[in-house]
Amino acid sequence: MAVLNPNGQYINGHASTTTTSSIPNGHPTKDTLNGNFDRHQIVDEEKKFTQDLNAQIKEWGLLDAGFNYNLVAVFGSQSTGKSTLLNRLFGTNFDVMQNNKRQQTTKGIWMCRGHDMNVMVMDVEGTDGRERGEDQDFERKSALFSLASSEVMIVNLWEHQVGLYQGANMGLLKTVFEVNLGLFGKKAQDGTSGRTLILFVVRDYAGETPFDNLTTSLKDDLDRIWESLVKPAELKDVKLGDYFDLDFTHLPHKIHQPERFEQEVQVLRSRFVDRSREDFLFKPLYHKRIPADGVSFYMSNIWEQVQSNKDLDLPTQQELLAQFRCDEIAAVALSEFNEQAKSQKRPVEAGNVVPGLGGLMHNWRQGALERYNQDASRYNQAVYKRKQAELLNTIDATLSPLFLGQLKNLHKQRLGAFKKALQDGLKGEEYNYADVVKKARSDCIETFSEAAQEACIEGPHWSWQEELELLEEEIKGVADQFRKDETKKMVSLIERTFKKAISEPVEVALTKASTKMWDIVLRTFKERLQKAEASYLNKAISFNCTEEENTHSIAALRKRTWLALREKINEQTGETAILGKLRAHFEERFRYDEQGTPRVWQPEDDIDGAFKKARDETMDLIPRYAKIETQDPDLSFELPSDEDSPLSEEAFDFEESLIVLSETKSLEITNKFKKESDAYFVEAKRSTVVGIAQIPTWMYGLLLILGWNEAMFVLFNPLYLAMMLILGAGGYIILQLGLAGPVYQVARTVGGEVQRQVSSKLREHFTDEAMIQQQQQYRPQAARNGTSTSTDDGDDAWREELNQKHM
Ligand SMILES: Nc1nc2c(ncn2[C@@H]2O[C@H](COP(=O)(O)OP(=O)(O)OP(=O)(O)O)[C@@H](O)[C@H]2O)c(=O)[nH]1
Repeated sequence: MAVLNPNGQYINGHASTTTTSSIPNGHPTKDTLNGNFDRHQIVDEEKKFTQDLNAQIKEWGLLDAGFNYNLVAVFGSQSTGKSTLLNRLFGTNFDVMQNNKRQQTTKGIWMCRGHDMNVMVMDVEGTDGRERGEDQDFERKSALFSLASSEVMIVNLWEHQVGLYQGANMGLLKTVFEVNLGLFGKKAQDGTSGRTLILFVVRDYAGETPFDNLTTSLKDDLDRIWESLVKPAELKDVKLGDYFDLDFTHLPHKIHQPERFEQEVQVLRSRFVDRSREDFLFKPLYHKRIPADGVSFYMSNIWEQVQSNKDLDLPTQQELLAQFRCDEIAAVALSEFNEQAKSQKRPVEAGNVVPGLGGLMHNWRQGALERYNQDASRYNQAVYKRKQAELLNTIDATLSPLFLGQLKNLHKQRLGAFKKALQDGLKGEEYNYADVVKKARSDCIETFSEAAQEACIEGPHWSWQEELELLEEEIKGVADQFRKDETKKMVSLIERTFKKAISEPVEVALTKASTKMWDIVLRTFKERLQKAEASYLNKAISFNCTEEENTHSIAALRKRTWLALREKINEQTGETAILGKLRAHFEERFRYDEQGTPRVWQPEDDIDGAFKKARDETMDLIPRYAKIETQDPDLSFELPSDEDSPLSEEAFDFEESLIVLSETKSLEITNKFKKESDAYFVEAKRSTVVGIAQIPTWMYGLLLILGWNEAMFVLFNPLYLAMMLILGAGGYIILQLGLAGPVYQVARTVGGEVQRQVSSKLREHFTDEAMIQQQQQYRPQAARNGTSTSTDDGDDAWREELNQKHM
């Protein structure tokens, strides 16, 4: 038979003085001598649920018990003999307070298997202990946990606590009922987790007050608190009896009536053990229907729900007051702060940089904080600190947009200043790009950093580094753009200088049209290009251009200079220009002799030969002009194809660019030149005819004889005579005044012009006529003879015939 030791613990047939040994939280203890089961702390003081409950249940031999087990918990104020009662009732070995020390014994929640019975007993830390003081969190959570997980919850209280609100834990029960209803109310209604029996055990019952009165008082209190519960809408009509059964019992004073106490305890024990009793307490309807091997998981889940439930975090009166007052004080401080902050909101939003904004923000924040601290610091410290943190959060949330706005405006302002500094620095010719950019950049970063630093205030962790990085990136972008523009400008300048430099040499070379013409042109081009490249590279150093950019720019420069050269060549080889050059070349050879004297053609001169020679020589120039070809291979020049040159904007074929005159164009120019040269030939021929047709001397004698009568008529006619005298006097005056020369010149010029106009009209008329007639006459004949195979030969034959006629 099980026997109780002096501590109220059962021993298996042996009287033993061995007490349980305490072992740190969570670790099972074992009373090996009396054979009682180990107890196990399932929730520690830090509110952590054990990991080892399953192993412990196994050790208790209950893991395979299925539903054949019961769960009981105790609830009540600290040091009201809860552990003592449990040890007596169930033969557990929970710690009991030493009589000489009045202090908390049970910390957290412990569990132990009952002696000789399949009962898991939970001993719960007492409520209202001075150790936890105002902190009611754990007692609420542990009470809710016990209520939700056990079949029978023993509410342990002294007789004198009955009728008290706090003393009888009614306030606590109210909270626990309320949360229990919210969390597990529906489940319990479904009938899935069973009802719970709440057993009130009135300790140290003296018997003076009838127990029924105490029972009624307790029931009334419970009904009252149940009515005052804030229930979920769907459970608003539920009754206490829908979830809980109530039972009441009492025990006499343990010290004053030890024997009766023991007897009553045994009676109560038998109600837990003897299933045959009517008042058996572990009725099946209270069972939660969780198999024993699932108890650990089930309970840890309940604890997790209880732990995470916010409704249990109810404040104390002190806290409530502190919350109310701190909120009020914070609101006042905040409204003053908001007024101050509002003053700078608009300028910042308008994009202005507010000077000294950091200082202003710091003062507003500090002012609000001091105002709050001054009044609020007297209240509950936890609440005061929490509300202070909330106040600071609100303040910082208001200041943060100002800070960010200031940074954004600063960024914009500094970037603008950077651009301006570059524009100013890059004016004129005498600047070093790298130096200008370096200075503008460092000025910009420095001023931004200073102002951003100023805008930061102590407290909130604001950072301006990201904005600075952004600014640096944009600065780089702007500098790159400037550099590209500058590089372009420089390349254009070099190109202009290049164009100027090649203009004259190319013009001279192309006018001369020597066999070395292209060699001269290409040599000049290459020399100038070399100078241009050197000039670019020299400047590019100060532009901090990358190797790649230099390669591209040089490629662009080469192409552009080549195109400039081609433009110059085109200008010099346009149809009019080239015909002019050919004409000049031809005239030089046909109209002037070897000494450079103008030729006066005599009938005996070989005009045909000279003409043919001059024309052939001139025509030889056309193919020379047609293609850029150097004789010296060292002077040849090449450009990369378009695919390799990313800078080229339009398709460019270098080989094609070497062709100056296409074949069609060459033919066209040849034909035009021939026509022009033919005119020279005719003119030469005519000049010999004019020479032949001079007036003979006898014609003058004949003119005198025939004109004698007219001369006499003039002499003897007074009118003609007067006219002659006037003319003579005029001539005399002119001679006297020395105006003979000018008058002669005027007369000569007028006369010459008239003569030129008349003779050119006559020549045009006669030449066209003669040529048309001669060609018409000659060509059919030549065709008949089959002697003409080309236009040249035909022209020559016609010219020969024309020649004979003039002879
Ligand atoms: N007057 C009286 N004292 C008792 C009774 N039962 C136990 N005590 C004494 O009350 C003191 C506290 O006993 P515990 O069993 O440790 O009380 P408890 O409620 O478990 O204490 P905590 O776990 O710390 O909350 C001990 O000194 C016990 O000897 C009783 O029925 N009447």
